[in-house]
Amino acid sequence: MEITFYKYQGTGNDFVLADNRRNHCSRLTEEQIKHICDRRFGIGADGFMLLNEKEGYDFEMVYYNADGWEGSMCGNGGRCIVKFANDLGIKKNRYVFLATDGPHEATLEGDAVSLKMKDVEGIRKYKTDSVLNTGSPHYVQLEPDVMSLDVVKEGQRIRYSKEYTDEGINVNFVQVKEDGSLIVRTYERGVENETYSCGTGVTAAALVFHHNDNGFNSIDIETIGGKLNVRYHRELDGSFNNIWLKGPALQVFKGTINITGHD
Ligand SMILES: N[C@H](CCC[C@H](N)C(=O)O)C(=O)O
Repeated sequence: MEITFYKYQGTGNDFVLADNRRNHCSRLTEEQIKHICDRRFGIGADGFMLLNEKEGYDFEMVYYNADGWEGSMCGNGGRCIVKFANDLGIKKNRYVFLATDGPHEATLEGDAVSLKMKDVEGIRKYKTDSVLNTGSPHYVQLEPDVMSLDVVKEGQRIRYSKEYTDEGINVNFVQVKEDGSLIVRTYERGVENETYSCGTGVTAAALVFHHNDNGFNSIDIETIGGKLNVRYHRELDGSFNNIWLKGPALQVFKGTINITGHD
């Protein structure tokens, strides 16, 4: 079967997307999605997404990691699918879509997408590191010189440690700059490699390294693939709400692929 696909990237986190409003891609198998995401034998991407029709929402986002498994929430993917919806002619001032972790709002200004993330109840401290769920599970570790770190080696050490080996975890290494902005590098489960940027990971890092204990925070973040901003409200009890992830999302190309073994 031949399907039309679209390739998008958000700060270098790249995705293959399909317009599944007529349900023609609903039966893609794990193997087929893994093949689509393969950089040598397929199109190549960190993840695959379906845009589905959903009553009561502008659309539904279904996200798969590059290994073909349905992942949890993807922040950069969420930004890309909003741009995709707009490019498909779904024009809104304010988008409301459904993802695996619940409803999300989003707005679009040019190529910049602001995506509202789910509220976060709190951060679990693990020695000097932090663990939290921003739609996906994240481990956050402070690093004095993040650019010289072997992210794959150190990321795998944590991701395959006894505690996380079964469920997996995304691992973020964070350098705090003098002006309070962050540099974040992420090892992603499901891709099992470093990606150029991870939206839920950058969000997790921004919550951990907040400037204000009580009230509004706005944190700029550099990733390998570009710049993002996270703004939010922190309550004195350590919970976070009104979390918005902002950054560019762009269509790279459109094409067709022949999916074998799919009727
Ligand atoms: N790249 C994604 C995260 C994908 C999460 C995935 N790796 C998982 O934990 O299932 C992001 O921008 O938020």
